[in-house]
Amino acid sequence: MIIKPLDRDALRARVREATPFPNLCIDGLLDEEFAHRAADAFPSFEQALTMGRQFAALNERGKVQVTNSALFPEPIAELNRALASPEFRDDLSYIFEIPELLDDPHLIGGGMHQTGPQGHLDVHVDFNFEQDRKLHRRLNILVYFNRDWRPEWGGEVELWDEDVKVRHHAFLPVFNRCVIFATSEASYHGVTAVKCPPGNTRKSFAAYYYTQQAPEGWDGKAHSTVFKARPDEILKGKVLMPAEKMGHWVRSTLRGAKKLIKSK
Ligand SMILES: O=C(O)CCC(=O)C(=O)O
Ligand SMILES: [Fe+2]
Repeated sequence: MIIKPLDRDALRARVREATPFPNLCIDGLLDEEFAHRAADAFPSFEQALTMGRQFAALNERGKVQVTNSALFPEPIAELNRALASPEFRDDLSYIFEIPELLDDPHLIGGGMHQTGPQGHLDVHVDFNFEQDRKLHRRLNILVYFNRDWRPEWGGEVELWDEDVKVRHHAFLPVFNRCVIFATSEASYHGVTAVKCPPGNTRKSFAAYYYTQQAPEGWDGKAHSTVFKARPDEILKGKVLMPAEKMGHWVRSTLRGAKKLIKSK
C-alpha cells in the first residue's frame, strides 16, 4: 500500500468544517519510503522540458508539466495508478461527499509538475468541464515532493475566498504533503512566487477527479481557467487581465475622466 490508510470519518468531518471551500491538507499521505523513491524519480527540469509542455504565460510562468503517463518513471506511474484506483476514489467520494468520482487517464492539466525559480501561478479557478468525455471536474489533488523546502522559498498553494479578498490558507509544498480541494466556481487558488535557489524546483504530482453528473447549482456554462488578481495585484487586474475586463475598465475610466473634466 503506497497510500496510507485514511481515517475516512475524521477527514470527512474536517472537510465539512473547511473554509472557504471543501479542502484538506494531509501530511504524510504516502508511505515514507515510497515517497522518497517518487521524489528521486522526478526528471530534471531540463529533462522534463523534453517530455512535456512548458508554461511561459503571464499568469503561469516557469512551469513544466508532463501529462503523458507512458513517460512516467515507475514510482510516479505507480502513484498515478494508486490515485486513480477505485479504492482511493471511493475514499475521496466518501470524504468529500461527491458520489462516483472518476479519474482522468489523460491527466489533462495534471501529471508531474515542476516550477523553477521565479515561477508562479496567479489566483484562478480551474476549467470546470472536460469536453471530450462530457464530464464535470470536481476535485483536485496535489502531492508535493520537495525535501528540505524552506519557508522563504515560497511556492505556497493558497486558497482564497470567492472575491479573492481573504486568503484562508497558504500551504507550503513540503515533502509528502497532499492538498485536496473541490473544483468549483468559488474555489479560487494560486501559487505564490517560487524563490528557491537555482538548481532547485518545486515538484508536485497533480490529478483531477470528475463526475458524470453536474454539481448542484451548475449554471450550464463550461469555462477554461478563470484568473482573478490578488488584492496587491490590482494594477495587474486592471491592466494585464483578459481583454473583456480591460474593455470594461477603459470604458469606466473614460467615464470617470469625462466626469472629472465636466466638473471643472
Ligand atoms: O501546484 C499547485 O499547488 C497548484 C497547481 C494548480 O492550481 C493548477 O495547476 O491548476
Ligand atoms: Fe488550479
